Formats: sequence, structure tokens, C-alpha cells
Amino acid sequence: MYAKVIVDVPAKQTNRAFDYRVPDSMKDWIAVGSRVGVPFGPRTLQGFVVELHEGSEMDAGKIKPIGQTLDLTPPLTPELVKLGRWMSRTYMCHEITALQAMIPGALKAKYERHVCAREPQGQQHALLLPVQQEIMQFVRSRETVELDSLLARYASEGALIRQLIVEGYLEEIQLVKDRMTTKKALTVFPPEQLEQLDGWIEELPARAAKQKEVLEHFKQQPDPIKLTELLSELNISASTVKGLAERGWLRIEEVEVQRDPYASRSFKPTSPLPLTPEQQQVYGRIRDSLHARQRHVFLLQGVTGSGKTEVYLQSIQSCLDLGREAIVLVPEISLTPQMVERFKGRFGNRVAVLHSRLSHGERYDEWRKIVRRDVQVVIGARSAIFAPFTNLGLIIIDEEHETTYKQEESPKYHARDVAVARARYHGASVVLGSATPSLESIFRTLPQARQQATEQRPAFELLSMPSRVEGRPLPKVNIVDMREELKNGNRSMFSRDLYKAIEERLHKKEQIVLLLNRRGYATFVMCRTCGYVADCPHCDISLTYHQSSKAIRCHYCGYAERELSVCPDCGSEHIRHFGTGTQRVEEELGKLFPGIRVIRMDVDTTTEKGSHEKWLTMFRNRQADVLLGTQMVAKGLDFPYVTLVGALAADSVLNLPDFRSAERTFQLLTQVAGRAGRHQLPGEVFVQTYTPEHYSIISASRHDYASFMQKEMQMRQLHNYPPFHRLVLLTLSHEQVPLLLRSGEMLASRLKELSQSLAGRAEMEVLGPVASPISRIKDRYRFQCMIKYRGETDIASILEQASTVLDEAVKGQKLTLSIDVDPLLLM
Ligand SMILES: Nc1ncnc2c1ncn2[C@@H]1O[C@H](COP(=O)(O)OP(=O)(O)OP(=O)(O)O)[C@@H](O)[C@H]1O
Ligand SMILES: [Zn+2]
Ligand SMILES: [Zn+2]
Repeated sequence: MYAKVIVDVPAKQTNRAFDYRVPDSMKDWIAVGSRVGVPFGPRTLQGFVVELHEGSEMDAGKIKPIGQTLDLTPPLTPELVKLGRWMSRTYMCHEITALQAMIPGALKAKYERHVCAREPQGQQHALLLPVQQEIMQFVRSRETVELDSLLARYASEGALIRQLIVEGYLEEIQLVKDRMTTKKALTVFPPEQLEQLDGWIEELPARAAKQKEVLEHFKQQPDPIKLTELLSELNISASTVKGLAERGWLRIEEVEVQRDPYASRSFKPTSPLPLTPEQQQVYGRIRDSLHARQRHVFLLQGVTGSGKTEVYLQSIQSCLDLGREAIVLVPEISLTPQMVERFKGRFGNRVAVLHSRLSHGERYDEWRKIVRRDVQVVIGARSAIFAPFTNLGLIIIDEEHETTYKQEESPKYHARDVAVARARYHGASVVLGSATPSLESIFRTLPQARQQATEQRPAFELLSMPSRVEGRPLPKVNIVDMREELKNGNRSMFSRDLYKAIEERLHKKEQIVLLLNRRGYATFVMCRTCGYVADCPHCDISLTYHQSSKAIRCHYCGYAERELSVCPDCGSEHIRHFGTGTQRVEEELGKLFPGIRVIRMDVDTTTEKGSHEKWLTMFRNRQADVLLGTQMVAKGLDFPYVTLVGALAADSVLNLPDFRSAERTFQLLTQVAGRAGRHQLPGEVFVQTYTPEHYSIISASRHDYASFMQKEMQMRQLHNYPPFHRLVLLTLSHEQVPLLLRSGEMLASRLKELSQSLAGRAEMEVLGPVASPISRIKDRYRFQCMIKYRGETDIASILEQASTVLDEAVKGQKLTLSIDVDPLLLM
């Protein structure tokens, strides 16, 4: 038998499968998705088996054998291996990079292979042969056994051992060296024959009362117990237990314990709520699709507080009832205890939780629950989309418009696209939920996009929930024109209206959420008198200020102007580049409202593990009046006493040099406004802005997604932006500008040539090269080209051809080309 293996060297020359022979002794162990060690030149490399064949085209004598198998159960499924190939083609990354992104970090480290005994669950199992029973007994007596030593001991029984693993009698564990991926604890075991306990209790002298107590404990509770637990339960010292172990009456051994980050918390079980008519209708569609095994993508547009989560929960329940599995993605930022509680409360220990604040070991243990089929539901951030389920029925992406679903380093995938690809394979349903769907997603529900739908990019079905549960009203949103405030001599960050509203809430002991968004590095130029913002005449985005050159520039096309000292519209001198910090707001709050209790949540105050949760718990317990922060205070929080929301500088996103800035502004304002008045107390919102006439701000204040969407679609179409055109961003970097410029021009002209050869209705436009918005990182300069295209374009092969030309021209020059397909950040 022969295997095709992708090796762990992310380089162009090794971005293909290499042939290896599967030694007879490994035949039973190797499958598509197995991790193996293979000889590669003088080294041994880790790799993944992507295909198995009876024969090989290559000369049999020349094919080297696989050196070792690294896992007993392959960490990847055949489906994920296929997905890796699709990702490599779709996102222009190395196949190995895609595959590595699917497995937990712990598997990338050093390892030691062990097995331990467990009770097989579920279906009928084959009767064990005597030799297998002997093996099981041996393993049980040890808790864990290193696989190599087991195979050495039962040298001729490899296939039978493998059968024990497949049937679930043995479980493989990776004991990763150095990093200690499995955690061990000293555990006390009772004797095999429990009847002996009585005799021994008799035998002990009266003064050994404590030791008698220990034996009594095992008479009542014959299960193994952690030493520390036993000591604290009986209030005894370790020497008491050790004495018993020395007599051979008890056994103390190191045993692996599973780290469960949620073990210390108990979750209050919840049962399904009776659905509102809107929820019922949406749920009915999803359930029908699950039953019909349709590969359907739903876009669930439900206003904030419409009860989307309850729909997710009940849909998952019907998926589980069909014996299938579910993945739920939430943005990292909203993976709060509150969210986890809702899922654990409904599905208990059938849920695994994956997010980046877990340690390597905790992540690995959660992942193993999936591999072992101990859980059927995974809730997690972006990378949980790769959960190795084999019978997926439902994938839910909450807040589907969030940018965190796009990975910014290679593989630069979007979890939404990966979800659709996995669902296609499994015949699963996808539910994308949001109060403010991305333009890309809503576009795919429109008749126009339905016509262009393909297998790869299917049309979406729109489901909507336009009202909040129990008829609660959406909060009233007031737009405050900050230009007026300035005219009236108010130079504070707080308008008079917002000031009064805060005062009132403090008096009534209600709570306040204040949002100050500051993203990106760019500062924009704005007139504080009339609200004028300097825009690029060619690109419809704002220009950014560059201190070093005292110029304002466009990051897309390179257009530049001298720094402005007076406003070109109104002549005012109050024109400057903008940026304020949460810290300053906190100080000002303290001055204006002495004694006010403020929780500040931003990157500075949330780096520590668990700090995010700590702040939110404090706020929930009403130990603070104000929750002040960046966009992390806008998402998914559900606090009954929040009746006031203030957005301090609503324009700060609007003026980022990004064609999506209006969309981001609308989304953010809608989300943060949605935090107010979600329960009995009605809510009120103040949006402070210098551009009160902007459609994104007006639509958000009216909770009017439809009119925003229409206007924004027009803008996008006018400028050939997504969702009408698709984008590819190519970034070149090198230490020397002249070489960079030359290669940038070569790349652009090759791309332009290729675009001319396009047939039919396909269109492609190449912009650049221009300096990247972040023009130097770590002493390397950066230039970028952008492709805008539409129609049936084989973009992968165009990119492939262009980059090959570039590679040959600059051989050995350490130039890097990074390709971002459907980019979200244009930096
Ligand atoms: N059928 C129902 N009956 C009563 N209460 C409900 C029902 N469905 C949901 N709720 C409650 O309504 C509140 C809002 O629901 P939920 O948080 O799911 O809204 P959401 O649509 O996810 O909002 P957001 O987009 O702001 O996160 C919650 O407190 C939830 O418990
Ligand atoms: Zn002006
Ligand atoms: Zn421009």
C-alpha cells in the first residue's frame, strides 16, 4: 500500500503530496488524515496522509517507507483533508498550513503515545478474544501504557490492539513532552477484593483510627479518588494514606485528569421556552431543512433582543434528536460566561467549549471530547469551525457580520465560507444570525444573486424576526450634533443631553454603557466646526494624516494632498486629525460626576486571563454605574438594568480609510443601542456625532436596516466594491524600496495582461502598486496591488501564474508576496 503525504514545510516547492510506502506493520494504523513521521532528505518530518493507494506510478524501489505513525486515531477526517485542499486553492495558501490550522496546538509539539482503558459506549461491540482480554487487563492495571511498550510486549497482536482502539476499549492519549499536555494527579485506589477491607480494619490497632477511617471510606465509596480530595474530605494527612499504601492495602498512582475549564461551575439546567410566533416560524424552517437533510444556508436577521439564541438552542436540539452534531460559532469577544452558560445550561456535558483564552492543554482536552464522540455540540470562536465531527447536521454562526470570523494570517480563511463548504459535504444546514447582516450575506438573499448562485457560492434564504420578545420596544435613539455643542461653547466630550441623562441614571441607580470606538492606527482629518472630512476624489474613502510627511493620503490609490490648516468648506481653523482614548473619558467622568463607579474595558484592561469575565460579572452585580469601552461593550451583553447607552464618537469608524466604514458604523451603533432596555426598564440611546446627516447614522437611529442596506448597495455598486465585485489584496514586502517597486510593477503588469485574456462577461481591474497603509513593518517596506473582479474568473489560476512569474524574476531576493482573497482589512 502507498500513501500520499503532505509534509510540514510551508513552501512552494513542497506544496504537493509526496509518495511513501506503507510498511505492512502499519497497514492497520494508517488512514486518510493520519499524522505520520516520514524521511525527507536527511530529516524526518511530520506530515499528513491525504490519499492511500494500492499501487504507485513511481518506481517501487525508490519509494521510501513511512517512518512512524503519530496518532492511533487520525486527528483529521477524510472530509477535513478534502477541505484542506479546497482551502489551499480558495485562499492561495499551502495545503499544510490549512491542515495545521485544523488541529490543536498541542499536537504540533513533541509527543509520547499512550493508551488507557475505557468503557466502550453505545452500540454493540464484538466479543473480545482471550488475548485481547489479557491486553485490557494489563492496561487497566496501569491506567496508562506507552503504546510502544504495549506493542513490544504483544509484538504479534498489532491488529488486535488496533481493533480495541476502534471499538472504544482503549483510548489513545498524547502525552506531550515538555508542554505536559495531559495533567496528572495522585489518585488512591482501593484493593481489588473489597471484602478484604473488613479484615484489615479489624487488624489495625485502635490508635490508628484515622487509617481505619480511610478504609471505611472505601467500603462506602469504592471508587478511586484524588489524594487531595481524600485528604480534605477526611481531614487527614498524607502519611496516613501512605502508611496504608506501604502495607499494600491501597494503591497510589499518578493518573491523568481531564482539565475542564468549566468544572468548578455548575450550570443551572434550562428547558426550552415556548417560542413567540416569529421564533416559531423561523425555527420551523430550520427544523424542516434538518429533517430533509437539505444543504441550506439561512440568513437569520433578527433585531437585538429578538431571541435568536433561543432559536439556535431549539434548532440544535432537533439536530441532536436526529443523531447529528452541531457547531456554534460566536465572536471571540462575546464568548462570555453568559453565552457559555446558555449552552451548557441546555445541553450540559454534551457541549465542548473552544476559545483562545484556554491553555494549550485545556484546548486539547476539549478537542479530544469531540474526537471521542463524548460531545455533540461545540461552541467556540473562529477555529472551532474545524471541529472533527463526522456527522454534522447544523452550523450556526452568531453575529455573522463580525470581522473576527476572518483570519488575518495564513490561512486567511473566512469561517462563513468554510461553514458553507463543510455543510455541502455533510448535507448540513447553516444558520447565519445577525441583527445587521453583512452586505455580502444579505446580497446572496437577493433575486439578482440567486441567479448567479453556484454550487460553491449558493444563494441564502432570508429568515427574519423584526420584533423583540414580549413586545418590548426598541430603545429611542437620539442623534446629538456635536458641532452645535461646540458652537454653544461646550468643549467637553459629553453633550449636554448625554450629561443630563447620565445624571438621571445615577440618581435612579440604573446602569449606563458608554462606547468609544477607536480602531486601526489611522487618524482622519476633520473640521470640528462643520464636520467636513477630507476624502479621496477617486475612491470615496477618507484620507489619512501622515505626521512624518505632513500630508494626507489615500491608501487605495495613492492620491495625496498637503496637510490642511483651514477647512476648505467653511474656512474654520478648527480642523485637525482625530483620536481620543477611553482613559481620557474615564478621567473626565470622574471630574464631572464625583464618586461615579466606572469599569473601563479596552485592550489595556482585558489582557489578563479571565479579566473580561471579571469586569462583566462586576457590572452584572451592579458594582459599577458605567461600563465604558471599545467595541467589546457593544456585543451580545444582556443586562436588565442598562437603560442608557451613549456612543461618544460615532464618526471614529466612519472615517477610517475603508470602504466598509459606513457598514461598520451602522453595525456598531445598532449593536450598542441594542444593549439598552432589553428587559422591563425601557432604554434610551445618545449618539454623538459631527456628521449627523450621514445615512449610516440616521438609519441606525431609526433601527432601519433596509434603508441603510439599499443606500450602501448603491455606493458599493458605483465604486465596484463587494458584494458586486470581489477583491484580492496582494501585498509585497522587502527591505529595499527600489526592488519592491520594480516587483510591484512587474506583478501589476502581469496581472493586467492576464485580465485582458479573460473571456465572456468576466471583468477584472488591477489597482496599484501603491504603498500599503502600514508602509513598513519590522523594517520591511510594503506595497500592495488590489484586484477587483466579477463573473466567472478562475482567479486562482491567474494568481498562480502571476506569482510564478514574480518568483522567477526575483529568485533568492527574499521578497514576500502575501495574498488575501476577499480581504476585510486593507492594511
Ligand atoms: N420565547 C421567549 N419567551 C420569553 N423570553 C424569551 C424568549 N426568547 C428569548 N427570550 C429572552 O429574551 C432576551 C433576548 O434574547 P436573546 O439574547 O436571545 O436575543 P438576541 O436576538 O440574541 O439579541 P442580540 O442580537 O442583542 O444578542 C433574553 O433575555 C431571552 O432569555
Ligand atoms: Zn469646516
Ligand atoms: Zn484614492
